[in-house]
Amino acid sequence: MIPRRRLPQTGTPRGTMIPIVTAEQMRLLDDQTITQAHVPSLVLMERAGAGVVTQLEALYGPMAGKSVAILCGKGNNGGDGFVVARLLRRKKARVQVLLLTPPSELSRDAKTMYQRFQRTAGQAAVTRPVDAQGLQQRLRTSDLVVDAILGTGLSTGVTGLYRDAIEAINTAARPTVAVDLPSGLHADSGAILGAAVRADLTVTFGLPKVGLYCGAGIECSGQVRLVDIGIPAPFVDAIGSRLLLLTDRAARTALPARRPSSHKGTYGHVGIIAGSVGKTGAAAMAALAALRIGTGLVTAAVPSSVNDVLEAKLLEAMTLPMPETKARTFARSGLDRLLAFAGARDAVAIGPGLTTHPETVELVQEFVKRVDKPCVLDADALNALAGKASLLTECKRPPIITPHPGEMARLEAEATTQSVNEDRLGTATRFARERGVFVILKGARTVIARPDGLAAICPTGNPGMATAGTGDALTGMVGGLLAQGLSPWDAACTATYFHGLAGDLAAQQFGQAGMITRDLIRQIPHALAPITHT
Ligand SMILES: NC(=O)C1=CN([C@@H]2O[C@H](COP(=O)(O)OP(=O)(O)OC[C@H]3O[C@@H](n4cnc5c(N)ncnc54)[C@H](O)[C@@H]3O)[C@@H](O)[C@H]2O)[C@H](O)CC1
Ligand SMILES: [K+]
Repeated sequence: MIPRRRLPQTGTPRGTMIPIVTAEQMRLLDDQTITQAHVPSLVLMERAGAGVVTQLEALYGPMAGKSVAILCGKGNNGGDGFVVARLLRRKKARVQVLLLTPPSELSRDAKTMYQRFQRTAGQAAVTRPVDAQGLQQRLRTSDLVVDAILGTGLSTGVTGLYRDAIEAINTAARPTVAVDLPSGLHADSGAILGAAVRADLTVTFGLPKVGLYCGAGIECSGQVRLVDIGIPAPFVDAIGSRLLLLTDRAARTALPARRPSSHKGTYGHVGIIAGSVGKTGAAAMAALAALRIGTGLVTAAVPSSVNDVLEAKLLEAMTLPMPETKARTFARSGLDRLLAFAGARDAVAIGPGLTTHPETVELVQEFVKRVDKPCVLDADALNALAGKASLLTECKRPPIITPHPGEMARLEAEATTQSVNEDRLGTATRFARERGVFVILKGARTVIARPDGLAAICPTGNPGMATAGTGDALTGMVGGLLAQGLSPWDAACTATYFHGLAGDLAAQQFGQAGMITRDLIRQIPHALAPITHT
């Protein structure tokens, strides 16, 4: 038998990120584990159920005395629910199973687990609800609701009692934990088929499913926790998923080590091209974030008349005044000086607060074509390329672009913010391939895509980051990591991960509504500290 190992294990170019899979890929892995690695399906189900219980305790504390309603459907998702029920009962929780199907219709494994539960808990621990009212009554009085109605087997729109149950769960609004997937959510597309559970926590098995990170999955999944049920790593590698989940380990591994004999020159010099009158904060925040991610030296090039303002705002970063327009934005005449500035730095970040003044736009278009350093383009640098995405293919090196959905839509003539949001994964991946760039498509579940079509999803971040300046901070972090010598892919993934983690720590400290970008930047060192964040 192949020994149980953590996933993934091999040193592929994907490092230690986790493949995200479709329902079909997960089924194949399941089958291979059962038939080739000889792990009985009931053992997998037992591990899945045990994993849910571990995660429940981690989030909600000891289960003893808690009243838990577990809704079970007829497939193996329901089977996992019976395992959860049995194990929670053993922990002295008050468990009630709401069985949505006649026992005779349960799948083979689910039936076995149902019988095991019934043998220990007795008939009274199982209720067969018949209507929405009965369901709602049960759920209202529960401390916790476990949704084991449907998982990867969902094939059609939910109707009848299943739909009533899903709606009752949402109406009850009790702390809700989805087993493998929120019921009603399609595992591959993240579409809601009829109705879907809105969970606070989703405990998913083996590998994360695509639908948890796209479409309605972003709203329905809540926190996602992955349970290792012992799928052998070679099977996982053979799947060759082109979509990965960023992990804490991958992000930390990519960070440059601080060597004893090093000096500030060891950690790179990033040039930040940002700012205009009224938007000096954008330049300052990008510069500060670059310093906080460990960059040795940071210089912000800014329009000449705002230079003094930046000098006052920044202590550790240097500034360089550049030719400006009458509107106090970067002037076209400064092109050669900006190119020389970039040439003397290890990497360049351009865009925050530049404005879309016609002369500045012209300058950016020329600069982007001629600069020959690792580069991140953001905000007004992207707006300068609105409808002219083909200019990106003229870059000397594939740049990293960091659009939010609106900027992404402006880059491509046919796209709209809505169409980008409806297919975040597809949009980022297509654009990266077609234009030969690295894309960080910001928003809930930021997507990072690279020119060969490989993409990653970032699990960190929260709605508190929807506040002015967080994008400038990300740009500074990406530029800083490029200057420290990371490849564009590693810089994009690592900056995004720690940006989100710093945002999560800031939200813990100040709340999502009250946090501002400076709080996030101050948390970057804590995010980088080698401690485990939950
Ligand atoms: N990933 C793993 O390694 C493991 C996963 N486990 C769990 O098993 C489910 C998948 O089980 P499966 O039996 O294939 O599917 P479901 O339980 O999701 O339900 C399928 C069941 O429901 C019917 N169905 C489909 N759509 C509808 C609908 N709209 N309304 C009503 N009924 C519907 C379908 O015909 C089937 O009969 C996975 O998610 C995990 O939770 C294992 O337990 C451990 C290993
Ligand atoms: K479920």
